[in-house]
Amino acid sequence: MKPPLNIVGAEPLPQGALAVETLGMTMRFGNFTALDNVSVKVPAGTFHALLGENGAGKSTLVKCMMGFYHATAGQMLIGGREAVIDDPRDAHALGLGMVYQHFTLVPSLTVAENLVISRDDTPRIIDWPRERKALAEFMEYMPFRVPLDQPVMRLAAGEKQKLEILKQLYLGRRFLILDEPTSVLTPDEADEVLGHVRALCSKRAISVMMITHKFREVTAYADDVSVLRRGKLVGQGSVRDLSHNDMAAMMIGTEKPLVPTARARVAGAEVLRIRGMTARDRSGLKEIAIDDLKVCAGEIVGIAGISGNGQMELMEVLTGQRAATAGMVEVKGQPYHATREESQALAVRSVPEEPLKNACAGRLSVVENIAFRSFDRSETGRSFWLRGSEIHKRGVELITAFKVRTASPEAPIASLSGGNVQRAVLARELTGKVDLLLVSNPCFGLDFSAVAEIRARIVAARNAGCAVLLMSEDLDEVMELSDRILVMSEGRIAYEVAAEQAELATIGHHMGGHA
Ligand SMILES: Nc1ncnc2c1ncn2[C@@H]1O[C@H](COP(=O)(O)OP(=O)(O)OP(=O)(O)O)[C@@H](O)[C@H]1O
Repeated sequence: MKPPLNIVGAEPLPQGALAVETLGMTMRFGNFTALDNVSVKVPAGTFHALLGENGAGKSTLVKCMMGFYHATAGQMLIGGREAVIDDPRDAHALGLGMVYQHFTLVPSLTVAENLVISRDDTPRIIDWPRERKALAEFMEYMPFRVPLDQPVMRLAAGEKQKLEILKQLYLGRRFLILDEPTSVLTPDEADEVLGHVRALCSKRAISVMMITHKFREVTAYADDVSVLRRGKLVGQGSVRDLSHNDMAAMMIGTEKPLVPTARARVAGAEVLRIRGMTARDRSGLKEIAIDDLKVCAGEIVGIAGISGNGQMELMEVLTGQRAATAGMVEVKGQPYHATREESQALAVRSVPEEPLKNACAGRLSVVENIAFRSFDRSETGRSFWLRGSEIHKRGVELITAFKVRTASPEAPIASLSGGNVQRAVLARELTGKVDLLLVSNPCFGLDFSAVAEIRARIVAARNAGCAVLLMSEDLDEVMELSDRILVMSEGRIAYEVAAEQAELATIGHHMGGHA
């Protein structure tokens, strides 16, 4: 029988922040070792950062800690005592909680409703006056507030992430795992949220382990850092003693960092033209309207905008996932509706957001997914079905060239880490003749060396004469890569500027609709 509360020893755990430690944590998937004898200690009230390249094993470690995976070997100590965590409910009962990069809230419900329904013991009939009184008292003790009566869909991203953290505190969690918690936040929002988390650690209300790819956040908020590479712990220490270069060196080992690709001057003919195009937005109530947009060969046009201003819908129209209600789209002077035949004939490629969902068949293998564009054509351009061995050979070459980390070329693509799915899709989309490349948030969730590599590949495609339409919520990325910058606000192109004249503050104003 399990000991009470899955913890060895009869004494209750101490109040406030929990000390959590993994000892020799190992996780094997078949013959592949995703995590190899990893020991990490997070003392009570400290903020620990977990760094590592895509596929290094960060998510696997935290999934073992939270009971989503049963580790092949290793132990967990909570409050210095051995803990048995068979599933996430055990982890929750012991005070461990997790906050993800994407929100887990119900958008149509209010803040108060979201909090109350998140409890395991929510009664069927809720006594709202009682719950509201309890919530108001809970909020009194919180270092930051979120308005209880506001529907979640009206909250800005930063407020939603604050609510995710409040929810964990409301549920009594005292050790929080934050998995890239600032990916969808602006830098200001990220600072506000992490500032609050830091303060909660300093008050010994919680301890934190945060997965991140952002060195700046590690230096500004964490006490200690652990670095994983290929499933092994390769570095550990106090953040005070480590520079960004030290951390980068631990992450990539002996691999040489990439030198950014120089930008060649390549003026070219018009490749993409959109005129008078309208489409419904995701809610179906409003519409997006693009009066006139063109992208020429050898040019990167970056579209900046706060998420939810129609960029995603524009991308969906261009990739055939959403119907336009009026207007026209032309590629190289020909009408374009994004059918497979048209995209092949006109050499149009795309890398959508959330590639596992939107650009992959999760249960098919990595090589099969890489072959999607080309399984029915040979290198000579003649149209016949390729032999399995040829598909395999090409797939393996691309896996190596794009450094896709996978247990095997035959592993289902859904088993890859997020960053490696992105690399595999880029390997497919950037191979062969590409005249128009449509990319959406191409570096979301990627580690720093992958970001440099992917950006270099996009610039190289541009230098080779490809027209690139880049949509990104990362303004730094838009500024770094684009030749021309457009801002989308409320479904329209609100501003256009050549990269040489672009000013961050002006672009920011237009993004916020304050022009
Ligand atoms: N369920 C699974 N089956 C097989 N292999 C898996 C499974 N889950 C993870 N892996 C493999 O384990 C390795 C580590 O993956 P993990 O998701 O832990 O990486 P990560 O460090 O979180 O990467 P990222 O920064 O890209 O999210 C990867 O090579 C991945 O392919």
